[in-house]
Amino acid sequence: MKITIIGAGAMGCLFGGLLSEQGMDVHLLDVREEQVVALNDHGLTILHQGVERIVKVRAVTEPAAIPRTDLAVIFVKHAQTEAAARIAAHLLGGNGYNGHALTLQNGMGNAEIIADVLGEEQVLCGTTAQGAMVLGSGKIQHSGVGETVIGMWRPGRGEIATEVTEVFTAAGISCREVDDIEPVLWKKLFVNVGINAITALTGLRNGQLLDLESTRRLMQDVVSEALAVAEAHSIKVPSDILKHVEQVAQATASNRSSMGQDVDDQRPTEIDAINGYIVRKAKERGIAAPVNQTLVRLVQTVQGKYAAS
Ligand SMILES: NC(=O)C1=CN([C@@H]2O[C@H](COP(=O)(O)OP(=O)(O)OC[C@H]3O[C@@H](n4cnc5c(N)ncnc54)[C@H](OP(=O)(O)O)[C@@H]3O)[C@@H](O)[C@H]2O)C=CC1
Ligand SMILES: CC(C)(CO)C(=O)C(=O)O
Repeated sequence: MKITIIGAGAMGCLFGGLLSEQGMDVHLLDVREEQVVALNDHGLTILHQGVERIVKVRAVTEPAAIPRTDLAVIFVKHAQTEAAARIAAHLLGGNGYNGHALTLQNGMGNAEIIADVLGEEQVLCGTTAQGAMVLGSGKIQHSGVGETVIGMWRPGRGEIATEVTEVFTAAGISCREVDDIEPVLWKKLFVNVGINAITALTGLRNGQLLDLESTRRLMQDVVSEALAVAEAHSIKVPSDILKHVEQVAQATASNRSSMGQDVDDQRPTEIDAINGYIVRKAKERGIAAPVNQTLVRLVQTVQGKYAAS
């Protein structure tokens, strides 16, 4: 299987590096010239549990430099999903769209955006509990190991999902395939809804949210609102979803959430695809989601402040 990873940042490098390490046919594509040059000249350095190793990878800035691809794995941030999907369309076979695209991005709406460009049948999506951080050009920290769950965007089995599961597993990326991916996406959404914006606004690490009564209550409020919205849309939600969100905060206690890192580095966040999604889904059912709405406005204000400076 010929694989192209679109977005060679933290996660793209992690997946691309692990797959390349096992001799798989992988290209990394990124808009950052210095990243691509560093990856080609010095390889990808992966720091994991205090040990560094270097993996030989192939990286490009130009899609035209990549021959046809069978699987495009999209690992850009939400705001760049449409641009990445257009690149995927070109790489996957022009007008024939024979190949498939997989999104493991956080937030909701990415699969829809990709499906609008490629067609529903060509899209796989899922979640990953793997974690990574960029340490510099050509260098990442593998900061979390966990399960990746994938499925076809249009419910049902697809040979391609089984194939991708096998390829990932062979590269040491623990992966499971499901028939109905929607509840899996929502379960991850609850985690990001409960943790990301609050850490971004307070400067706290994930685990510190559990130390204060005020942030515990905020998590509870924001997750309860999201639960009401999910139920109004007949989404299957695991019982005790709040406990799950708290467990993830505990398991990733020393992490700064991805939105926290975005705010720290003055980059656009994925707030619209996370708490913003809950607000939009609430409106569709005439439900109020005031805590999520307030978090969205506050994060947008912080973003607006640094975008203007
Ligand atoms: N990091 C983590 O631990 C986890 C992240 N995720 C999710 O994975 C996704 C990717 O996150 P992460 O890897 O951290 O993000 P990064 O910002 O580290 O990487 C994204 C990379 O894609 C590049 N890029 C932007 N637009 C394009 C484009 N059109 N074509 C090619 N490359 C492009 C970016 O460049 P530039 O910066 O110049 O835009 C950047 O180098 C997000 O949705 C995130 O929420 C999910 C689980 C864990
Ligand atoms: C699981 C969690 C909260 C880990 O930090 C994450 O997905 C993120 O930061 O976006």
